[in-house]
Amino acid sequence: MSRLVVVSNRLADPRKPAAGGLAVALGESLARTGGLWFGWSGTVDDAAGPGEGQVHMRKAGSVTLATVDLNQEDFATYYQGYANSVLWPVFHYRLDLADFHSAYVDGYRRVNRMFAQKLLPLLRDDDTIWIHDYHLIPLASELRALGCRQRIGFFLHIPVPPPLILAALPHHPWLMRSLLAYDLVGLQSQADVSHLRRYLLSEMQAEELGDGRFAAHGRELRLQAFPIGIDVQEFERLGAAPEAVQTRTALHQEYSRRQLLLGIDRLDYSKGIPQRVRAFQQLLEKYPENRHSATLIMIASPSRDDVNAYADLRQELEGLCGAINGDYGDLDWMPLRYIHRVVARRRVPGLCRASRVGLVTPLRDGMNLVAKEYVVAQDPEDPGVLVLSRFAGAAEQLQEALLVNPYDTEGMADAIQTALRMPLHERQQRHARLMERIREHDVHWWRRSFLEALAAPAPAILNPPLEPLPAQADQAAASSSASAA
Ligand SMILES: O=P(O)(O)OC[C@H]1O[C@H](O[C@H]2O[C@H](CO)[C@@H](O)[C@H](O)[C@H]2O)[C@H](O)[C@@H](O)[C@@H]1O
Ligand SMILES: O=c1ccn([C@@H]2O[C@H](COP(=O)(O)OP(=O)(O)O)[C@@H](O)[C@H]2O)c(=O)[nH]1
Repeated sequence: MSRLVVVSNRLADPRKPAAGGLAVALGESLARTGGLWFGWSGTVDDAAGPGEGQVHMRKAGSVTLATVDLNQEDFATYYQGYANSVLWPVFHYRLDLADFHSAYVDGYRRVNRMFAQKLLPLLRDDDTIWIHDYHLIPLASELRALGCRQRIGFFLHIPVPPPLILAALPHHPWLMRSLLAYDLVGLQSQADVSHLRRYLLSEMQAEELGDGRFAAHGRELRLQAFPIGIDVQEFERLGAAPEAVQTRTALHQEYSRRQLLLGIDRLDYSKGIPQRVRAFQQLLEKYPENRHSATLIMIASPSRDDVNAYADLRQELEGLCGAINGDYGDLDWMPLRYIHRVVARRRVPGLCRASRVGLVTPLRDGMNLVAKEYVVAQDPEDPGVLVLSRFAGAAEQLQEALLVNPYDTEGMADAIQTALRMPLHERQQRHARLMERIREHDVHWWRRSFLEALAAPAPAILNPPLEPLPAQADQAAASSSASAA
């Protein structure tokens, strides 16, 4: 059987619980199969020059972790810059927050090239390579240029916006063309597949071959949705462990006269946190019977602090939470508990179970694993209600949640009120259906179905190696071929 090589920017020890959906899901997948996990070490080390990070190898059970340090300039241009100040906002439909600084794309290309150079000597001929997320889109084309012939799949964890938003990205012809170096591209939702399909047809003049296959620039690309899931059994085990029970009991005791509402997110503008807080304020205003009762616990864990948009968001949120507590709070009740810290993953099931309403209301989200975790943590005899944004990838699967538009403050307040008042039999019915779907499409289904599709026979066209060109030349070449077509 071929060895699995997973590559992602963020790694975690698969034997330990991690925060961040990608690290959690990949850790759980690799713990099953064993293999090699390659990516950034999380360390910024200035001893090395740009693009010259050191590789560290260590074993974590059946998984070998191979990690590379980044130099400060690489970190600033590749991770903070192109990945999180350009691709993240654009792919989350936020062109207004994108910072198209010219040094960023150079850093991004440099780090992708360095990752290819460091990974290549660690590869075996029959490896299956699975690359993840927006940090590493051009990695396969860099590997192919170095002669790598193994099968390479790519999974994008974030949404794909409509073609005209993608086309606003200054280097989009180069970036998107590098996807052709993959044998299979997996996306979170059907909406994402439909957007990328339209981009391929309109911007890349691709020919549609059917069954999710496209031909462009003499290569063939396969495209398919593989909605990521959670490890249901592992999460249930976590929920039955003493720490989860302790968290739940402590919350029940402290809030015995209250109705708890819960949000758990990284502090990210895509997660719609201020919009959620405003909806909660509207709930207290429009339905005053919830005052002295409804209490919102908002865990907003620190994320990408050094990127301006994130620092601005923190300021906005802290002002908003302070104002609501000041306006509505009383000696014996504070409406909002805002926590700007990472909550240990083992505490997540207890927090979810103690909460009557789970608020997962991103403005855009690739999937959102918290939505699935919230459902799994519930007591089936007396479950809480999930209020879910229709703009989370998870909404395509979780139709029995109360689906909301996070931009509609009043509509969200009404949905929260409905959730708080929902009769037991309706809560049970919705919960049972949600559980069925989450169980069926768990993280193991996700890994299995992606890897089976990747192992399927090679496309009819023999994909030749794709030569990487300098960014400028690449862009010019891509636009001239587009205008010629
Ligand atoms: O690594 P960070 O910069 O700290 O960010 C954490 C991760 O955030 C994003 O997660 C995405 O993947 C989840 C699992 O598929 C999905 O549920 C969620 O909707 C996405 O936002 C990011 O894509 C990861 O690369 C980061 O590691
Ligand atoms: O303080 C926190 C915040 C988040 N998480 C976990 O991190 C993951 C977040 O994944 P999601 O897909 O919801 O969003 P992402 O942060 O990856 O965009 C979930 O498993 C959460 O339970 C956690 O353990 N502690």
